[in-house]
Amino acid sequence: MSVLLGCIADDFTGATDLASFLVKSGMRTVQLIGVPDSSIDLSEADAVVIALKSRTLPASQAIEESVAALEWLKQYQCEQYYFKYCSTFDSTKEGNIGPVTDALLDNLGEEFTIICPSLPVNGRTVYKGHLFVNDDLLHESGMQNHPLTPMTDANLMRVMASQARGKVGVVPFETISEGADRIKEAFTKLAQTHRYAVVDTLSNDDLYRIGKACTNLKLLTGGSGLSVGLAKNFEDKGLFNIKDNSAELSKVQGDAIVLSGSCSVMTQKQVARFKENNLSKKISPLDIASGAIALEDYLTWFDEHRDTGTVMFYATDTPENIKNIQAVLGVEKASEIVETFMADLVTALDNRGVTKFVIAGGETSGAVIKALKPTMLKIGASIAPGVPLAEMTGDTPKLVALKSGNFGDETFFEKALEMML
Ligand SMILES: Nc1ncnc2c1ncn2[C@@H]1O[C@H](COP(=O)(O)OP(=O)(O)O)[C@@H](O)[C@H]1O
Ligand SMILES: O=C(O)[C@@H](O)C(=O)COP(=O)(O)O
Repeated sequence: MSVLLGCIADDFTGATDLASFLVKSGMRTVQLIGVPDSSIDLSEADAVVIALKSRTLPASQAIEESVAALEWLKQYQCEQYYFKYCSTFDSTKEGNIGPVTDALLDNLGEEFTIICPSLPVNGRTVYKGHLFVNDDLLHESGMQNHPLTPMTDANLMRVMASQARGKVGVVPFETISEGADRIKEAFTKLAQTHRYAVVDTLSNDDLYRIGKACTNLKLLTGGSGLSVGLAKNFEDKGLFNIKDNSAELSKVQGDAIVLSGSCSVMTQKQVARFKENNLSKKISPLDIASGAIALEDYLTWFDEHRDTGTVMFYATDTPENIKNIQAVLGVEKASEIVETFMADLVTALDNRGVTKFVIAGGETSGAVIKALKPTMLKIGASIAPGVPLAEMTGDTPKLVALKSGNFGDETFFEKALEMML
């Protein structure tokens, strides 16, 4: 039997977010880090998620990597393919949501897909094509201050049209609430003149209706919420046996660390909260760039303090400070400095016997996990919606929690560490 859902995620937290929802929906899910060199046995899998770090790459490179992932997935003749991006539609001015969607459509010989970032359980909803984060429009939610992908427009038709090749329409809430048949009709009508349909979504019931209406679409695009609707559609068609598939993860001994490179509103609260009861060390891109501090200083500090409990390293800063740092170093350079430093730090900590990693931030997780070089992640129980406990498979099992910028509540770091015991 072929794989039902072949997924390409544009960052690492997004990939575990999606895998976590698929597993919770009862699908046996394999999560891969990058595109494997050869085929693997997926006969026991209902879904496969390939994690890329393509969200902020130049568009041409993001296209190349995403199409390579699709080509690899196509050997399993998946029922549907799924391009997973952020529930806050994080993208640079040039993309990559638009250009990658276009390239995937072309590759599959398709001419129409949906745009569905909604994740109601985490407060992301779409109404009249406008994206809300809890009570706020996207551009007033804090996402306007993202270091790499500031989102300054909540109108998804406009954002998508500015990046993509074709016309963008909307299937409004009134139609969505009338059920799958009416939504399907709306898709058929829109597809005559448009290439993408933003779908209004306020609840999981809407996602179920949308999932059913998408049954004939080969490519879907969205946040992790859409997976709930797609899984329900497969389940209703009797295509898989539903059961809780979250894996039993290994019991792992060894020290844990928290590492935060996210500067989101929620991560700032989580970092502040964790600092109240744990030792921490700040990572300053300006000091790294000037040579005022070096990796060795951090490792010495870690060696001196690892017995006090779990320590945290963080680059997390306020929007004002980030702007100042970027003004000196440049936007991309500042991120690159932080990400490279964190990747080196984690590699060194891994060599010092750290086996549990709680990481905040999508780009940050990508840099760090790439440095640790697992090929696969086993998805365990959910710590918070969209953030599972995961195990890096390999000679020595290690546990990770990859937290998307705004996910989890203020006590997330403590909760994740508790679940790693
Ligand atoms: N103090 C800082 N100055 C400049 N850039 C920073 C700083 N701290 C973090 N960054 C960068 O900001 C980006 C945050 O993105 P990411 O890790 O994806 O977080 P989120 O999940 O909140 O989107 C990363 O590239 C990170 O390296
Ligand atoms: O869809 C989401 O919100 C997440 O899965 C995600 O992609 C978040 O990205 P980061 O905030 O960059 O971690």
